[in-house]
This record gives sequence, structure tokens and C-alpha cells, in this order.
Amino acid sequence: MNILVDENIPMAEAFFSRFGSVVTFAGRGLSPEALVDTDVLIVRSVTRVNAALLAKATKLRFVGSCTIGSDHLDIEYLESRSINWCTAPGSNADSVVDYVVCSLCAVDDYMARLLGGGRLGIIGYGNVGRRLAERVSGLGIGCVAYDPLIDAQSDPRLVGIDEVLHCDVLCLHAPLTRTGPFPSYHLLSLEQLLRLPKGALLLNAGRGEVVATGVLLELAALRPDIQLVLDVWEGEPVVSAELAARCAIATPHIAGYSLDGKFKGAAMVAEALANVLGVSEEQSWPSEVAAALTAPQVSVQDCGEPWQAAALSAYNPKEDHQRFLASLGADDPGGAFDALRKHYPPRRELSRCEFVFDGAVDKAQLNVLSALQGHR
Ligand SMILES: NC(=O)C1=CN([C@@H]2O[C@H](COP(=O)(O)OP(=O)(O)OC[C@H]3O[C@@H](n4cnc5c(N)ncnc54)[C@H](O)[C@@H]3O)[C@@H](O)[C@H]2O)C=CC1
Ligand SMILES: O=C(O)C(=O)[C@H](O)COP(=O)(O)O
Repeated sequence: MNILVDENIPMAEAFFSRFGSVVTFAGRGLSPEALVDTDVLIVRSVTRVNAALLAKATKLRFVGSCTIGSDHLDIEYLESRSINWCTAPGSNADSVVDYVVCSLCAVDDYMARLLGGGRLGIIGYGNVGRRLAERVSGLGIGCVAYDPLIDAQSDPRLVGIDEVLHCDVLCLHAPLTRTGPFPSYHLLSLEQLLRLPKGALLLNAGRGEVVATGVLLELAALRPDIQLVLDVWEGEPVVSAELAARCAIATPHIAGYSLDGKFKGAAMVAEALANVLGVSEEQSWPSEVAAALTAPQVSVQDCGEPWQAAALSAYNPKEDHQRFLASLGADDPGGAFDALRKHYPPRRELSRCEFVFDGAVDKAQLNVLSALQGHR
């Protein structure tokens, strides 16, 4: 069995070598010729899997993407050729939620503002949106969500789009869709975004194409009071440097990039492949993967409230922001975007971190930290 795996899927050998021989490829450089003898193709979001790529892949039985998003897969085409496929739903959703809460701790006093009675709105109430709602609700923060594909009666948080546009923080977690009754492509207009309250924060960790770059640039020009936190961009890997410069936090599509999330993605795809091939599922994770996932001890650096200092000691998105802004001056910014993602420093989910403080910390502060981590 010939298995082609994206070179940036960590520990791919550990997950997939039990099914056959594993050969790696560069995600954006895969050619139809490379697939002539391939039985199994394991990709990330950067490989467009469509009729053109698979034109010579006559042996292909399975395509797995170690990602939540599926907009890079031509699912209709795969099904027309009876090629099994899967993604990894929810695999890195907690990492994206960590990115959101850490960004809110890192930019001005947004988290404190929400804790003081502000409201957070979510567009796209799926795995990420729901887990974000649960996380902030655990902190006592009011939260509403817009998702036209879910029955509005099924959850009291669901509201119309006008209501989410009145929130102090608006988080976009919709997938990229161009067809169907509610396509998300260029979903939000300038007119809608101008309705955000004074000093609001707009965060996009879904897909860049959900809001046009031109709309965000106009918004930044007309409403400098609004803070932008953008992890995803139209036209990745080449992104608007002008827009990045207007952001409080700009990052190269790494919101989901915890080690835990990446491993969960690979494990889910390996499990789906085992099912398709009719071989038994692994009862435990490969030992080298389990070894890499021991709980990290995080020494809390003194900055602000203890809960804030702890969250930012575990993960501070401003460090990603600095690296990203520096990369935009490179001769090849698209290559630099991919390089930042390829060499991303190991990050762990907040829920796995054990915090070590310098002195005693008040119980109330520890409770806020525990809720920030997503412990119930
Ligand atoms: N920045 C990053 O690193 C990451 C980005 N993502 C992106 O986030 C997206 C969402 O992830 P999940 O919540 O796990 O996916 P999901 O599939 O569980 O949920 C997506 C939700 O969005 C809703 N939706 C679809 N079209 C919509 C529209 N026009 N308006 C409002 N809501 C709409 C769906 O009904 C669904 O409930 C992924 O599809 C992916 O594109 C996911 C992981 C990491
Ligand atoms: O899971 C998704 O959907 C994402 O957007 C991923 O976090 C992107 O990961 P890679 O495709 O870069 O592995």
C-alpha cells in the first residue's frame, strides 16, 4: 500500500506506517504524476484535491485531510469516483478556542471587559463556535451566536445576524462555502461591520474569504476604534501586508496549531483509514506521540492579573504576530508565510498546561484561570 503524506503532518510515520509505505510530499507542490501509484493520500488544507490533481491517480482509494476545514477537497468529485474521504472534525477546535481567549487576554483589556459584563458574538456555531461559547460561558460571559443552518429553536444562544453585530467581540468561525442556501464567501459587508459597537474587536479564525480584504481595509480606515485579530486571509499564502499592519494581532493561519490538535487530526484520519481498509483500530496512540504529549509545566511570567499572566505564559499570540509582521518584509512573503507554519513552535492546549506561580495566588483568580483553560 503506497501512502503519500504531507511533510508537515507531525509524526506521520507513527500514525500511518502500519498501513503501508509512507512517502512525504510538500503540500503546495504535489503533482498528478506523483499520484500514479498512490493508494492513500493524506493532506492538509494547502493541497487542493480535485479532478486536475487526481487525473492520474487510478489506484487511489482514500483521501484523508488532517484538518477541520474541507474547502480544499472537491468532495463531489471524490464521491463520483468512489474514493473514500475524511476530514478531522473538531480535532483542533480547542486550540482555536485557546487562540481566541489568549488573544482576548493579549489585546488591551478585552477579556477584562467581557468579564465585566460585555458580550461575545459568534458566527458559525459548529465545533469551534460551540466550544468557544462553552468556554466563555464558564467565565460568566454572555454569548450569542448566528448560524442559519441550525434550527434557531434548538439553542437559546442562537440569534439573528443583526444581534451578533452588536457584540463587543465578534468571532468568525464559519467554514468557507460558495454554494448552498447560506454561502459564507464574502458573508459580511462593510455596512454590516460598521454597525459593530464603539471599540469592538473583530476576530476571524475561520477562513479569510468570509470577509473581503477590501471590506476589512475600509473598516480599518473608517473605524480605527475597532481592533482586528486575523488568523486567516484571502489568497493565502500571499496576504495583504497593508491589512496585516492594521491588525492588533495578525497571524499566519495557526489558530489550530497546537500539538494536541495536530495529533488528534492525524489520529482521526488514521482511524477512518483503518475502517475503510477493514483493519483493527489502534487502542492507544503510538508511544512516541504519547511521549510528546506529557502535560507541560508552565512558569507564569508576571504580567497583569494571574489568570491573564498564566494564559499568556502558555500561549501569547502577540509573539506569532511579531514573527508574522517581520516575515511580510521578506523577498518571498508567501514562502515566509508557509515557513512560519512549517516551523511553528510546539504549542500545547491550555487545558493540558500545569501552571507554576512564583507566589501564592488567590482562589478566585485560580477559578478564572481554570475556566479560561476550559475546565468545568
Ligand atoms: N484558523 C485555523 O487554524 C482553523 C480554522 N478552521 C476553520 O473554522 C471552520 C469552522 O470549524 P468548526 O466549527 O470545527 O466547523 P463545523 O463544521 O463544526 O461548524 C461550522 C459551522 O458553521 C456554520 N455555517 C456554515 N455556513 C454558515 C454561514 N453562512 N453563516 C454562519 N454559519 C455558517 C455551520 O452550520 C456549522 O454549524 C472550519 O471549517 C475551518 O475552515 C478550523 C480549524 C482551525
Ligand atoms: O483544520 C483546519 O481547518 C485548519 O484550518 C487547520 O488548522 C490548518 O492546518 P494545516 O492545513 O496547515 O495543517
